[in-house]
Amino acid sequence: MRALRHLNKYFLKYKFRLIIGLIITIVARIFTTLVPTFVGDSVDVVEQYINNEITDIEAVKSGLIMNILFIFGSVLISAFFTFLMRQTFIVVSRYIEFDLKNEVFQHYERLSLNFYKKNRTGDLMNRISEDVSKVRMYVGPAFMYSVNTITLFVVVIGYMISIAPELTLYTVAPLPILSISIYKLSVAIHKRSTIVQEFLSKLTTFTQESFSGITVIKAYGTEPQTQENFTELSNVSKDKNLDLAKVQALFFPLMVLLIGCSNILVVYIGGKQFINGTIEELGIIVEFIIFVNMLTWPVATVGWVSSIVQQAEASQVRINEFLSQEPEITNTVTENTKINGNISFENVTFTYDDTNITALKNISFEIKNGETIGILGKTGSGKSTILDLIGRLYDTSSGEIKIDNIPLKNINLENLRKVIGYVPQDAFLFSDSIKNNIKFGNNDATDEEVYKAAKYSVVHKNIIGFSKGYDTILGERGITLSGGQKQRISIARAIIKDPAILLFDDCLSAVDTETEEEIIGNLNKISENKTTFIVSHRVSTVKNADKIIVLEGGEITQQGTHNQLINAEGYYKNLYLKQLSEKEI
Ligand SMILES: Nc1ncnc2c1ncn2[C@@H]1O[C@H](COP(=O)(O)OP(=O)(O)OP(=O)(O)O)[C@@H](O)[C@H]1O
Repeated sequence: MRALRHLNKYFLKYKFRLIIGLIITIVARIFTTLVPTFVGDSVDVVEQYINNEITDIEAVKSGLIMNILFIFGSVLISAFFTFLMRQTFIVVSRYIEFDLKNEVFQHYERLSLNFYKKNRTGDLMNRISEDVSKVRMYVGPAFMYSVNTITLFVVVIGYMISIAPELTLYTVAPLPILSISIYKLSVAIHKRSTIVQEFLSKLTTFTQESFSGITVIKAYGTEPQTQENFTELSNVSKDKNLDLAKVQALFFPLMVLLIGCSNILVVYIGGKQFINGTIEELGIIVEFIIFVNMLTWPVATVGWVSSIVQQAEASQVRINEFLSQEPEITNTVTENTKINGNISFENVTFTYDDTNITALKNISFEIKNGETIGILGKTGSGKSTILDLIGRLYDTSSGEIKIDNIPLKNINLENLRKVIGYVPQDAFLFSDSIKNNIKFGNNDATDEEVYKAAKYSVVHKNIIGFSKGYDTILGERGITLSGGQKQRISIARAIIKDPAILLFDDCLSAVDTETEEEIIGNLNKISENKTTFIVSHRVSTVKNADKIIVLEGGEITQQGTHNQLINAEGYYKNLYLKQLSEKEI
């Protein structure tokens, strides 16, 4: 139960609703308990008439009618309060579920990239959906049934003892057996349903991957093999479902069997006590039979609730494991930092701690506000890593990155991220309209500003070519864009932000050279007062930059302007000559 203590703050938050729920439950259960007493009373009236203790049939009739009206009234009131009980407890559990989901989501967002590399997306999603749902079962149904069971027990058993203490003892004796059996059964059901869930998620992943990769499957003609794999997986899944169904099928028969035993005991012991005069009225036996049936479900829920609490505890442990992780990159500066964009790298070395790859070795360079720097180099030479370090997605292992002569760690992180317009290597667009994807860079942008940004990134004509223009929905249910179109929309998103620092990570690779030239020309216009980093594999993309650096194996092997570099022997000149001859071909 230690992990579940995390939820106490939510119980405190909703304490008034919970107290009201408790009062409502007590009222509901008191009225439930009245029903058997009126039934018992009716049996007593009939018994007295049979034994000639009452002779006036009209008095019997009116007595019975009164009882029927009381029973009806009690049932109505009890049903109404039971409805209110669910309304309070279950509603509170939904509020807590909502709060907890938000807490987990907000925490995920704070965590650094390393966290996302170490944990699979499916796992993150499971903890925020499946695990939170299991915890809700604890704060909702489990809590409600516990309160309900305790109140019912206190009210009913108290009343039963007051009228027939010995019979009460015999009647409730089988109930703990019911509770324990249901608990064991619930644990078995839980184990098997976890396995069923696992297979369900395997099936879902398999199906999702198969249809996402349908082009590859069709191109390679592997449909039969895929079908075979699916059948194999779904067969195992079916067997696991059957295993679960077998244990689930035991649930109600077991309950009926144990209720039956209690009823037999009441009739047998109660009958004997009536015969020997310990119990004076037959109505008591009838009342007890109704009480036993009334207690069965709450007793069964004791076992069920224990298994819910166990599952919730396990889920909360998993949730707490993530909640207890602290982001590696944190903002330690509260006051705002004004950023102009003069950036310097001073002997920067960076090693990815998961792969232990030293991506950057002793890198030093400087770039002034308004300048453009081109970064060239083979794949894996560390180009993207430089951009990631500027945005503080990672912190350097040694050396210092400074902006306007202030070490990155002393700059307000929010301010830093606000002045950066980043275009990643793999353009990521949300399943939303093109307009909203561009406005992601600046939510307050007007339509005119959206069109302007799209024109700068030379994608406006493509967009207005779609029947729904800027309102075209992208993603799975929408249109599929070409690689070059995605890249250009992603560039528009950075441009619309009008940031002081622009980071372009090889984001023109899928664009033809003519369009590329047009975009670069436009970028030159808009980046006059911005610091721009352009990572590329093409000389044509970086040739106009104020400074170009060439990376090899994480080290700067060449730096200078285009003219300086084509006149020096090395990687840049070779690449230039190669790409020049390709262009001529
Ligand atoms: N997130 C990461 N975790 C661990 N290692 C990484 C990560 N990203 C990159 N690396 C490693 O760091 C090195 C530099 O990678 P980086 O992405 O900076 O190269 P790059 O020059 O941008 O390559 P490309 O031109 O292919 O994009 C590579 O060896 C790569 O395997």
